[in-house]
Amino acid sequence: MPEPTDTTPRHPGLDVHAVVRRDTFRLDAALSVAPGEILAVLGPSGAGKSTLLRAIAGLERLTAGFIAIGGRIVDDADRIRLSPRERQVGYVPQDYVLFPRMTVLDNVAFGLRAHGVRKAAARRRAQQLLDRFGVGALAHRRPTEISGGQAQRVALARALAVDPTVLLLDEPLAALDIGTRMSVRAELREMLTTFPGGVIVVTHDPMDAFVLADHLVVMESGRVVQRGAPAAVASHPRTEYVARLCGINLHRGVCDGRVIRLGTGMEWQVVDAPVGDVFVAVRPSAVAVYRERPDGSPRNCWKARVTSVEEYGHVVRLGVSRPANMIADITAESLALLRLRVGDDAWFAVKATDLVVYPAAEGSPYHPAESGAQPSDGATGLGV
Ligand SMILES: Nc1ncnc2c1ncn2[C@@H]1O[C@H](COP(=O)(O)OP(=O)(O)OP(=O)(O)O)[C@@H](O)[C@H]1O
Repeated sequence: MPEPTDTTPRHPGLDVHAVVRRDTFRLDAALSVAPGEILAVLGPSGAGKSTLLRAIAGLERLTAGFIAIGGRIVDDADRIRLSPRERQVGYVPQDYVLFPRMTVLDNVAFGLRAHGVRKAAARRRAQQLLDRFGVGALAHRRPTEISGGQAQRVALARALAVDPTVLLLDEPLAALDIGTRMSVRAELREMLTTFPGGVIVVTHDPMDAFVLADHLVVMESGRVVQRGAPAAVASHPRTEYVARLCGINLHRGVCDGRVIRLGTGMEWQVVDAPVGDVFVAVRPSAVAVYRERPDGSPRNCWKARVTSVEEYGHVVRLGVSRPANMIADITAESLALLRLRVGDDAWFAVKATDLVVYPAAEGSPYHPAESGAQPSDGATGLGV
């Protein structure tokens, strides 16, 4: 990570190291987005995602660091601080914030007018964009007379009207109901792939990151805690937050290459695993459940008390907390055969070949699953 004083842009897209101090909160995050690339910033509420976007857009003052857009410094936290309009940034805030008294057409033409484009030309360009996004027929309505999905397209058209180098979308789908969300998400992906600049999509929904983004940055408490391709992040989580979002069991232990000793004292056999401090990820569907101890099984096996039983369609998710927080997905038929209820003891097992083991970086911000949080809380993600 560059030092906050390093103001050397690395490529023609977006290059940022943003430090923002505010009361007890401190944002300190570095990221780059190449032209044509879509980066998702995923994180829990209060992680600093909106603060980061607002800093890039020029709406938040940097305490330290720099922002380079299109190969030029637009903010160095010192002498250089271009206004939002001068930054070549298209910014769509969380609730779209369309001007309620203007028509949809004038909302989209607004940015162009602010850049000095004459009224007739600005309106022509605005109409073209609205047509392209399939909402041209709504040009003369007010924002209060259109749906959430339509408002999302209008807001996107407005942000793109000024030909930005970088497009910043803050929770673009959060205001939509679940049904609309899925279709608009797919449409948004289509629209974004034709945009030549870099895109940052802020979201707290891992599905948005999977469908929309090429790369993923995970933020917690103002810091980047993990980055990579979405599938790689989901299969190799490094924090409990990421593991829960993706519905993966995550543990940490010390490995000698063949056996991992978990923090809880349990020992698991592994195959060709790295030596040292490691993370172990286990898919809930890879955890087998028995009433009695399975005989002669090559699996890692332990007894635990069931703490939760939740049905998700044909899948039943069992939670156990000791000796290690764990979720196991079994079929409804299996549950009927096992006749398990909360408070019952059962045997749990995982094959050595189903354990995904990877080195844990020094000082990694993992919060042990034994901290008291229940494994079923929020563990409703993708189950990859
Ligand atoms: N205008 C403000 N004044 C003071 N503190 C603020 C302000 N806006 C945000 N904060 C605080 O800054 C921190 C980061 O907030 P931010 O909105 O960037 O997080 P976020 O990840 O976008 O959260 P969310 O997903 O809920 O929008 C939080 O602790 C928040 O309470």
